[in-house]
Amino acid sequence: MTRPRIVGLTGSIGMGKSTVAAMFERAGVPVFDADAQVRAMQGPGGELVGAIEAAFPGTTGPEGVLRDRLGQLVFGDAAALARLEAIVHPAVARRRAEFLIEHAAAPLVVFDIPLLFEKGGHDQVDAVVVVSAPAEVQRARVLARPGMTPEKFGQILALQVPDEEKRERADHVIDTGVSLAETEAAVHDLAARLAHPQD
Ligand SMILES: CC(C)(COP(=O)(O)OP(=O)(O)OC[C@H]1O[C@@H](n2cnc3c(N)ncnc32)[C@H](O)[C@@H]1O)[C@@H](O)C(=O)NCCC(=O)NCCS
Ligand SMILES: Nc1ncnc2c1ncn2[C@@H]1O[C@H](COP(=O)(O)OP(=O)(O)OP(=O)(O)O)[C@@H](O)[C@H]1O
Repeated sequence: MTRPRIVGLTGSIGMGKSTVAAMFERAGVPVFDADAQVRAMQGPGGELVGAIEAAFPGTTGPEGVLRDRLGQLVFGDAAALARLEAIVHPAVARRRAEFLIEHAAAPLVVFDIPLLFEKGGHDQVDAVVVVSAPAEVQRARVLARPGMTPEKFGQILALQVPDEEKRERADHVIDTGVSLAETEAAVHDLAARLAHPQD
């Protein structure tokens, strides 16, 4: 049975993963967005809300999971984060399998997975693409986000495989420290090459 070539797209916080994923979509490549799936399942009426409320009382409401509040509980507490991941990750894996069935005829698909290296998913893809920009560009982007603090940024960075290591382990690096147009051109070029690896 044939299946699409699977590209794992990853990168540290604020490196431009979501932006680059949208560029792959514009290049005609179906993208599985793990984070969007998590948000949907944590949203109003989402399938994970009950389990999260049971494990972390007071972190949900009518609008679903209160992500800021939950983040405050888990980002500085490894055991709590592991409990949350045990609830969330199996549900993401199920949705990813469904996505692959839906797009079985495509030559290429992208899995946008923030924690590809951290959780070992790089073994399950055919090629890894890492988005990367200089550390000062990353920091400025992240600290400009509402609700972000230097402390939270530091906690999240400490949980992630360092950018330098990600770059070394990547099959392809997409530079997002340049203009959006330059990054988009690089993504289109890479998508074409990955869809036809023999050319
Ligand atoms: C704790 C939650 C509710 C906080 O949400 P919030 O909107 O405040 O932050 P956001 O999701 O944008 O994450 C901020 C940064 O932390 C990173 N991050 C998120 N979860 C994790 C994790 N389990 N380990 C390491 N880094 C993480 C993200 O990749 C991102 O770079 C949310 O991150 C969550 O449910 N995490 C657990 C599920 C998960 O692992 N998601 C990421 C991959 S699908
Ligand atoms: N060349 C570029 N490529 C990608 N993003 C760029 C570029 N230049 C500027 N940006 C900006 O940088 C920001 C990157 O944010 P984005 O949400 O894509 O990052 P992310 O890696 O998905 O973040 P997180 O891991 O925190 O979810 C966007 O506001 C985007 O417009």
